[in-house]
Formats: sequence, structure tokens, C-alpha cells
Amino acid sequence: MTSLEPFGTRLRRAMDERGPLCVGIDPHAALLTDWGLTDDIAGLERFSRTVVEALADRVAVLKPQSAFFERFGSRGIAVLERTVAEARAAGALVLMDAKRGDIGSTMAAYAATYLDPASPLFSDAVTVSPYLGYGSLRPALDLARQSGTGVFVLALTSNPEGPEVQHAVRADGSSVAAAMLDHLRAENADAAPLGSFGAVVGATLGTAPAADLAINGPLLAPGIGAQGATAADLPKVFGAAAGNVVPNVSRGVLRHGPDVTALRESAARFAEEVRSAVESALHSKN
Ligand SMILES: O=C(O)c1cc(=O)[nH]c(=O)n1[C@@H]1O[C@H](COP(=O)(O)O)[C@@H](O)[C@H]1O
Repeated sequence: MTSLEPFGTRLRRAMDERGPLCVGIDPHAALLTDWGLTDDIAGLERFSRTVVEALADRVAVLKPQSAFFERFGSRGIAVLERTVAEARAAGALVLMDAKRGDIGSTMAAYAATYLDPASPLFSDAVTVSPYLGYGSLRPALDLARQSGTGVFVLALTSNPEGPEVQHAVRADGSSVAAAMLDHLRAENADAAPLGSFGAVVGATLGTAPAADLAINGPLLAPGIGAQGATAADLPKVFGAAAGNVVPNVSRGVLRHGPDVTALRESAARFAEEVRSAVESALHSKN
């Protein structure tokens, strides 16, 4: 198997060179309509191509949300394949937002889909759900190590329903989310400059979580823009861990399309807000 440089190393470099912003490629039906496109495969293709053309040469990470492609069936998946390939060729890291999770033997097939370089959907990293037990993710974690890709595990999600599961207290007194972060810390032990195994922690949490965010890996922070969080929330949620945060904005940027310049300007504004928020979080700790 061909192996890339570890994902964490590649991500740290991209964050240093381009800033840490991740922009989502979420072709909502409403956005296709707002862009003057048809809600069909031609609209999907045009939307995705435009986002890649506008942003793949300047943001660190693009995150296609697989569901919006899957809803068009096999032809939607074909557009997703091309989107991933074109975004990677233009220099962005691609984080496939698939949120997969299943028993280990099935997880191995999901892992092969996104993290095996021979797969048509090969991506730099994938989101997974650990709620069949962290150990069920092992095939994805192992394949990521082999192929130089990354895995982002849901820990404290941005939606209001998350705490029902994620704040639940385990028999040993730790919360489910804290246990997921502990697993990731162990996964990333000894990695430098950054581990390849990330956690998803919503920018919407409002305050610093009780759980320890120092996992020596990236922290994907969705929720800025349409879900109500702003870059200014990053210091209070992430504190000293802000230097490893990859903030995601999807609709907040996408609503400025289809004009390529307007998409670029919006992403640049978010990138500047994020840069100054991260700087102030790190500065206040010194
Ligand atoms: O894993 C994710 O990306 C994710 C985790 C989470 O806790 N919350 C969350 O919103 N997301 C994704 O991040 C994107 C947020 O989109 P906007 O609300 O439009 O910025 C969507 O693609 C969600 O599926």
C-alpha cells in the first residue's frame, strides 16, 4: 500500500501555511436553488466544482458532507469522487464527512472506502461515530496509520441533542465524551508535530468542556456561522488547545455563492476572524 506522510504532519503544515479554516461542501437543496441551480445531478456537479475552484487552492481543509451527494444515488457518488480528487489535486486536504460507525468487521469496509489509497473515494481523513464503542473503530484507526490518513471521532458534537449521550457518566465516573478524548490522547501519544487522530468538538458549546481537550491531535470545531457560533467563541471553548483547532464553516461561506470572488472573500473573512481568535486564546495563556 502506498503511504502518505502522516495526516497530522500534513495537516499541521497546511494549517501553518494557509490558516486552520475548514470549509464544508454541503450542497443543500436550498443552496442549489439560491445559487440558481437545479436540484439535480447537474446542479450538484456545478455547485461542487465552483466550491473547489474557489477554495481548494487556499483553505487548509475542504469537508464534503457525503449525505448531500448520496441523496442522488450512484451519480451523486460519482460527483463526490470527482470532487475529492479535484480538491486534493488543487492542494486542499479533504476530510470526508461520512460519520460512519459499525461493528469492527463492517467498519473495516468503511475504512477501505475512505482510507485505502486504491479506493475511488480515497480522502485524507474521515469522520466516524464511536457510539458502537471506541474499539469498534480499530480497523479505521489501523488503516489510517498505514496509509497516512486521519480519523476524526465525534466527542462533543455541535447539536443540542448530543449531551444525552456524550455527557452520560460511565461506571468509572468519567463522561462518555471524556473517555473518547482519553482514547484519542493515547492514540496520538508520541506523535509530532500533531497526531492524526482528531476529535469533533462543537464551537457551539459556549464554555470550556469539563473534558481535557489536550489530545495532541486536531480538534474539528463545527458550528460557526449557520449554527450560531462565531470565531470569538473559540478562546472560551478551547483555551490553550486553540492552536490545534480546525474550525469548520459550511453554510456561512456557501451562502455567498455562486460568485467565486464572493466565496473567496467570505472564506478570507472567516479565516482572519479565526486567526485572531486563536492568537488571543494562545496569548491569554502566556
Ligand atoms: O462532523 C462534522 O463535521 C459535524 C459534527 C458536528 O458536531 N456538527 C456538525 O455540524 N458537523 C457537520 O458540520 C457541518 C456544519 O455545517 P454548517 O452548520 O452549515 O456550518 C455539517 O456538514 C455537519 O454535518
